[in-house]
Amino acid sequence: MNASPPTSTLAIDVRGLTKKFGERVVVDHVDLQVAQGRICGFLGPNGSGKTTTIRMLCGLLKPDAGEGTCLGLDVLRESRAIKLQAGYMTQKFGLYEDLSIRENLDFIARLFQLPQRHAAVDEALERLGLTARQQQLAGALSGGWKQRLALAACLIHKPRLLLLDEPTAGVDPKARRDFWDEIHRLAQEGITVLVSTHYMDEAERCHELVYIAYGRVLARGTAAQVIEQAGLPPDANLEAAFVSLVAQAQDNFATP
Ligand SMILES: Nc1ncnc2c1ncn2[C@@H]1O[C@H](COP(=O)(O)OP(=O)(O)OP(=O)(O)O)[C@@H](O)[C@H]1O
Repeated sequence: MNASPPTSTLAIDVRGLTKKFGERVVVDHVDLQVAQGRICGFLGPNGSGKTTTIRMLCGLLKPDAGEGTCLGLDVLRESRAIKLQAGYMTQKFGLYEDLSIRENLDFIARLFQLPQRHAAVDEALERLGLTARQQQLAGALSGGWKQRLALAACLIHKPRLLLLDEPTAGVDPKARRDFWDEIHRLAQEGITVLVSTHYMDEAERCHELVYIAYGRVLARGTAAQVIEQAGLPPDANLEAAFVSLVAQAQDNFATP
C-alpha cells in the first residue's frame, strides 16, 4: 500500500487570529494559509495590523483568539519551537551598530547555540555577498547593506519560514531588486516567505497576496484575483485595486 500523502504542506495555517490592545481590536479574525515554498505578500495601509499579525505568527505575541499552526507547530502552545524555526526580520534595524558584520552574525549564532558557529557565519556572509565586508561596522553601512546583514542574521539558523516586515523600506531600487532575487532563490529551496510591503512592484513579485485593513482581510489570491475582488476590470493594476479596497473598507469598518 502507498504511504498516505502529507495532510498538509501549509507552512502557515491560522484561522480567526485576533489581537486587542486595550479595547481596540487591531487584528480581527484573520485567516491565513501559505503553502510551503510560496512567497506571500502582506499588504495594507499603515496601522492595518500587519506587524501585529506577523508577531503572532512567529510566537512573539500571544493571540487573544484564533488557532492554527506555523510549520506544523501550534501558534498558542509551541511558540518557542516556532521561534527556533522561523526567521523574523523586523521593520527597524535590530543589530548592533558598534559591532562588525561578522561580530553581529557570530552573536546571533551564539544566541541560537549553533554547533558549527564559524561555518554558519561564513555561509551566511557568503550567501548575502558580505564576506569582503565582514570587518566593517554595521553602523557604517548604507541602508542596502544593512538590510542584507539583517537578512543574513535571519537566515543563520536555517529557518524554514521567513517573516519579513517591510524589509526594503527606504532601500534603493537596485538593492531592492537584489533582495527580491534572493527571496526567490530562498523560495526555490523550499523556504516559505511572508513579506509585508508598501511597494507595488514588490507585490507583483509575490506568488500570492493578502490585503488587510482595519485588521481584517479584504482580499487574497494572485494579483489578478485581488483585482477582481476589488471589483475592477482585469486590466486594472494593483495600486488601483488597493485604493478601491481601502475605500470600501473605510465605508464598512471605519469608526467615526
Ligand atoms: N503594543 C501595542 N500597544 C498598543 N497599540 C499597538 C501596539 N502595537 C501596535 N499597536 C497599534 O495597533 C495598530 C496596528 O499596528 P501594526 O504595527 O500591526 O500595523 P501595520 O499594518 O504593521 O502598520 P505599518 O504599515 O505602519 O507598519 C496600530 O494602530 C498600532 O498603533
